[in-house]
Amino acid sequence: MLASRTLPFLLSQVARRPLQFGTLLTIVISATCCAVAAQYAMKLIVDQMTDDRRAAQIWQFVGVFVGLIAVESTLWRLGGWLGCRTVVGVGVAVRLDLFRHLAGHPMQYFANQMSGALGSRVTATAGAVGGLLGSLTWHVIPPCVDFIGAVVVLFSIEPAMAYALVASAAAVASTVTLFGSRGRPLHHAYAEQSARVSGDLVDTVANMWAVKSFAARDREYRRLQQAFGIEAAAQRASWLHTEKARVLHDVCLWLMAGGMLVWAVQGWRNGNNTPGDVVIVSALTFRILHGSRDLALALVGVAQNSAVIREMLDAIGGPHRVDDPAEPADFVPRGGSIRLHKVWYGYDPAMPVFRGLDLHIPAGQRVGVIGPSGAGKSTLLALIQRLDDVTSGQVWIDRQCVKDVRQDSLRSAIAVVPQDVALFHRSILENIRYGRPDASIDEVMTAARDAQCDDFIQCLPQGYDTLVGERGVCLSGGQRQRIGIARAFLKNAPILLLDEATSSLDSASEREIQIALARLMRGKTVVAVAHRLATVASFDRVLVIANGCVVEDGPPAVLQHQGGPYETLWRLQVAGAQDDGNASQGLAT
Ligand SMILES: Nc1ncnc2c1ncn2[C@@H]1O[C@H](COP(=O)(O)OP(=O)(O)OP(=O)(O)O)[C@@H](O)[C@H]1O
Repeated sequence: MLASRTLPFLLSQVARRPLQFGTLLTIVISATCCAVAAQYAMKLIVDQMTDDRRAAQIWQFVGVFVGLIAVESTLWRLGGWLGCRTVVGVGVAVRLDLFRHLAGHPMQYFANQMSGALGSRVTATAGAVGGLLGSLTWHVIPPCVDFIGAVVVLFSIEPAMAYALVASAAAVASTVTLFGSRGRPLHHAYAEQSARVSGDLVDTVANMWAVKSFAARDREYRRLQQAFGIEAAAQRASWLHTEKARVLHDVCLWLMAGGMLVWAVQGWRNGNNTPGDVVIVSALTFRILHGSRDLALALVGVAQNSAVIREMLDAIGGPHRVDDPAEPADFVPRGGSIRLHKVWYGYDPAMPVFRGLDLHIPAGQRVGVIGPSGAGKSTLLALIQRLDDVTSGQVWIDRQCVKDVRQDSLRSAIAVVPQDVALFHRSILENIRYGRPDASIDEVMTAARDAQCDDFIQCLPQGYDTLVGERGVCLSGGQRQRIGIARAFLKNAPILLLDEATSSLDSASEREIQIALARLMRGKTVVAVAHRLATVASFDRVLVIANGCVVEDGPPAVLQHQGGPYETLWRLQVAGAQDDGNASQGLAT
């Protein structure tokens, strides 16, 4: 489960690598302590130089100083090596965690989001987590340790000076933090705008076909120009706030460092401080000045990166609406019976697609589903796969409630050939094998032959190794559909869901595929959504869905003479086919 807030999310990443982060922290603190100790060694060297009686011991302190510098450098390099391994590892883990969580959202979530924006959010978040942990390690912890070291050293010189340093640092920190916190909405607005614009750009590039064919290149350019302009304004506002915080911080620290130096010099004039004390006070205060400038910069970076992470958690990190039960059982296939009991469901609960749908499909039955466009045919297939949960009612497959079993085990028992087959930009072999990853090449080829796609694959330049392009753009709609059917052959699941599985095929190919599909359907429970009634004419049963429920149900041969919607549609399609026949004859003569 993904933490829903930024800090717990970061801590969960750190807690996974306690040894690495613990060692890194120890190294960074030790290196910074060495730096402070080196300043103290310098004070001792100066004191030896200005006191003739102790000049003989000077080489001792020079040795200590040089040794501390060497240890400090070694520790920083060690920290760099370990930090690089740790932060890179966290970047990988963050992306994997986000992908796992993202993949657990129901399909409706993806329908409502721009996939480009989701992908870039995952990558941006990994960068933000890396940047944030890097800033904390290299730019936040060292100045803090420096500060503590300076307080300890000043306490040994003049306690009042140490108290003054603590008081003024607290005043500066609270002023800058208060001012910085006012910038949080600006950083968040920029992160949100940036994610939206990058998603928009990906969406436009993905729809380049529509952009060109509607002569919309200039229109899209202007639209993007406007969107980039809004994003740039948000970025400027976030950045400028940062600059203002830096000015405020610089002025405060300049006053503080100057004041401390005057104080130390005055103490020397009064005979209370040695020249070495003046050296260390100025060295430490300037070190704090520089360190806190780094710190201020880093805190701004931390705020901006936190905004990116928070924006991602808002968009991706929500709980999964469709989740496995706490102790899920694996689905046990028992032939493939399907039952829906009083199912209410709507993408928008105010507009239900199903209103108390009741349905029982015995194992091994072949059922056609028809109905007007938007009646809910594809939604029915989605609910059988538990791609979303019903609002009320129940769905059982093989007498097991879909909510009680592991989703992946349920979906392993269901093969689906959708209307628009989703292909990966991978080889044809890998795409078909997606149906069963452990299938041998021979099995893949047999499935391809069964789905009538072997011939066209063999004609491609690299045969089965040909890359299909993003979402399979290098293939025709009919070729993609045949690959989808080949996947189903390979999966050989007891339940087969076909959603207009042959809609992109020409009549001759469809006839061939129907023969192959008839073989695939043998012994399986089949639910096939069809617009052409001829596709389901040989099925055991046809359901007509309309107005959220089943309005007609029976064998197609019976429904054909029942005077209901099926018969009306049948007559329309027969008349249409005759018109098409006459038109083809007219063209031929
Ligand atoms: N992701 C979604 N978010 C919101 N509404 C949706 C979503 N998907 C589908 N719908 C709506 O749900 C209803 C049923 O859609 P569905 O795709 O199941 O219909 P269908 O019968 O398969 O249509 P067609 O025959 O045109 O493919 C439609 O009104 C559709 O607008």
